[in-house]
Amino acid sequence: MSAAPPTTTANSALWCIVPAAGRSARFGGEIPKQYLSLAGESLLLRTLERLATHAQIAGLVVVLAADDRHWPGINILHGKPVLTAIGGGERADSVLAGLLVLPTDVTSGHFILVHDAARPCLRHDDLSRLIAQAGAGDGGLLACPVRDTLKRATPDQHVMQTESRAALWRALTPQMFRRGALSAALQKASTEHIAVTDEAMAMELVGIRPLLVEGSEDNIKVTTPADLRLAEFLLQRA
Ligand SMILES: Nc1ccn([C@@H]2O[C@H](COP(=O)(O)OP(=O)(O)OP(=O)(O)O)[C@@H](O)[C@H]2O)c(=O)n1
Ligand SMILES: C[C@](O)(CO)[C@H](O)COP(=O)(O)O
Repeated sequence: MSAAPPTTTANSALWCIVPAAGRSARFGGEIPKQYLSLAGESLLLRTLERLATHAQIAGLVVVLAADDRHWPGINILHGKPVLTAIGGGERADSVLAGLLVLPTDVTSGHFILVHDAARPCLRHDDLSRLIAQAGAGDGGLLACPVRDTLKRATPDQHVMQTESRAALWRALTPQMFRRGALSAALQKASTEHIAVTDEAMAMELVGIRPLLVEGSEDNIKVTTPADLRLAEFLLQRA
């Protein structure tokens, strides 16, 4: 895919789509995890605050579940506009819904960011590094090199074999791609019934090699109750 000339420089302000329409199945409980309290604010608001207080964020699109009863109706946060969209059954559906509500001055060639609502500990310097480095090419993502030994399990949870961790990275978010290219790639994956677990995977399927930008290990995704306790510790430590 011949990349359009970058229309986002390291000094441009970018819109960020925040998928927050998940069902929190692995977390459990009655309230979707994005609305659980995290050091006095909801997990979702913590994440939105991290994004809205970064100088290079122009605005936010929060993607909500169709039956979300908890969204507080925010439409501006730290002077940044906050739009909403209704998500779908899969993450990719939710990101596509968010792409559709971006302002029209965010052109096809503009870079946009996608950041999990479930990642409230994003560091501003990591975001700045992603924008600067991924904005010079076809986009990229924050990620961490795998540092633990990896085991493939048998069905009865014994070690089948040790996997090489050479050149393996754990994908984080934000992930950053041009609006048009990301929309087309997600649409293609959906049309071909390919389940993509992150935006980079959709871009890979159309031949893009996203840049891996090393991010902080503490940019954790809150998936289980233990993660929420860890996120609370990390936020109060800062
Ligand atoms: N259909 C979906 C699925 C996930 N997400 C969002 O994508 C992020 C990462 O997903 P994950 O941590 O897996 O959240 P859930 O899908 O809610 O968790 P689970 O898989 O345990 O249900 C979350 O902010 C979640 O709200 C979304 O917007 N739409
Ligand atoms: C996007 C992501 O956070 C990168 O690691 C991850 O793929 C989300 O997966 P989930 O199963 O939707 O939490």
